[in-house]
This record gives sequence, C-alpha cells and structure tokens, in this order.
Amino acid sequence: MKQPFLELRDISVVYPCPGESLCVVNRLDLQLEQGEIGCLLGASGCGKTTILRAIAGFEPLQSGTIRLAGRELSGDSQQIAPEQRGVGMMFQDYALFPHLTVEKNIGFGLRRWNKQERAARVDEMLELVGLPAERKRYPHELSGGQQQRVALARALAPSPSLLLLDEPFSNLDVDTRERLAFEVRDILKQAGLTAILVTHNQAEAFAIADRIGVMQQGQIVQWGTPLQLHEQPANDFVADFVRREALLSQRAQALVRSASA
Ligand SMILES: Nc1ncnc2c1ncn2[C@@H]1O[C@H](COP(=O)(O)OP(=O)(O)OP(=O)(O)O)[C@@H](O)[C@H]1O
Repeated sequence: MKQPFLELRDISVVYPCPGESLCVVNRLDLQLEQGEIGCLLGASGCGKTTILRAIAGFEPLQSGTIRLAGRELSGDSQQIAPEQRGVGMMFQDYALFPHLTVEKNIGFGLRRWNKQERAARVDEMLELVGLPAERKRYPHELSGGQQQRVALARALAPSPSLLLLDEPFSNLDVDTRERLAFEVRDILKQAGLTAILVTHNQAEAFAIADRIGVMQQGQIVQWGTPLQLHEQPANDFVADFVRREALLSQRAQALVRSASA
C-alpha cells in the first residue's frame, strides 16, 4: 500500500507543568500527499503550533510516529535532529537578518553550497517570489508583504521536503494578507512543495489550502477539502467555525460556484 508523503500517526505531545502534565496534542492523525498544502485551523491554544514544532523536531512525542517521505522522523525507534529532517519553517515575524541584504538573507541557508550554485539558486528564488529588483535592499527598506516573500524565498532556497508556515501573514494588514495568501499558494504550487500552514483565520485557510484540519483541544475534528468543510461539516463545532466569518474568501466562493455549475 502506498504510504502518504507526510504521516502523523496517533501522536500525543505533553508539556510538563507544575503539579500535572498538560496534554496539548491528543492522539492525532494527519496525512498529506506530496505537493499538497494542508492547513491547521483552530482557536488560540488548541495545539496548532505544537504540532508544527513536533514535526520540525523541537518537541518530543509522548507517543505515536511522524514519517516524511518514507523516513521515520519521530517515533519509538528514533528522533531525527531538527536540522536533518529536511523541514523548512517560516514564522509570522519574518525573522530576517536586518544587517543582510535580500540576496544574502535568501542565501543564508546555502553557505555550504559552492559560490556559483548558491548565486544561481538565489536568482531562481528571487524570480520565484518576484523580487529580483530588490536584491540589494535591506529588510527595513521593504514593505511587510515583501519581507514575508523574502522569508518564503529563504525557507524554500535549501529545497526542503516540507515547509511549515506558522501564522505567516498575521503581522500584515487585511488586504495584504489576503493577497499574499493567494500569491504564496501560487509560489508553493509552482515549486511543487508540500506544506502545512497554521492559522486561526478561516479566509486565509480557504485561500491557500488543499486540505484543512479544523482543530479543537488537541485533536482534528475534521480533515477535508475547503468545499467538504463548507458543504459537509462533520459536526456543529465545524459548522459554527466555518460559518463564523460571514464573508467567505474569494476562493471558497469560486469553489462553491464551480461545484454547483
Ligand atoms: N513550552 C510549553 N510549556 C507548557 N505549555 C505550553 C508550552 N507551549 C505551549 N503550551 C500550551 O499548550 C497549549 C497549546 O499551545 P500552541 O501554541 O500549540 O497553541 P496554538 O493553537 O498554536 O495557539 P495560538 O493560535 O495562540 O498560537 C496552550 O495552552 C499553551 O499555553
């Protein structure tokens, strides 16, 4: 039987707290095929970031296994170090180096590459995110949206097998975040990358994801396409969550229209 590209099987993550332990991720399953964009959507504190940290190797599992591209990353038998997982990360605060130009920021993870290969890869990434003219600028000379595109280029440059995006748009204004969500989807699809995005913003999830997991208290209540969540919510919690934002994103509207055409 064909294995999924990314598989989280029955994983639990527990934080030690004074007097008791806090089970933040509770026997969770998740599967993603190569080239798919998954999204974990849920209220603050439901465990979204913890799942990304477990995939990246920063949080040990209490139980369960994480496999990527046929390799066990975390499980009973082994715990691969974060830098050996082939997993890239991108966060909400850009985390760009302020004293480095755009091209040096993008090339930062390629220091072991030879000079020509590194320069060619940086050029390719600048083209991909549409910023070749900004290559000599410093982060403070760019808009928030441009900075986030540099952060994306830097995360993609070493060709990770999987990209994790933790609330990447939350520091941006509403118009920019919606536009950038669509742009990022296009860039990821062009690069053929498998990715997981974490957000509590439904419009963002619908704009970017092939599959969305609605989370509640450390579990995924429903894992489905945007259309499935919208048309066949698994229970009242999912229905309320999906309905909560009165205006659906443009993509959700387009999906509903094309399905009923
Ligand atoms: N290192 C830690 N030690 C103890 N508890 C933690 C730790 N990190 C997170 N938690 C707790 O675990 C729970 C889940 O946190 P997590 O950051 O995964 O949630 P989240 O869904 O990403 O929330 P948000 O949307 O606010 O970022 C929260 O109750 C949080 O307070």
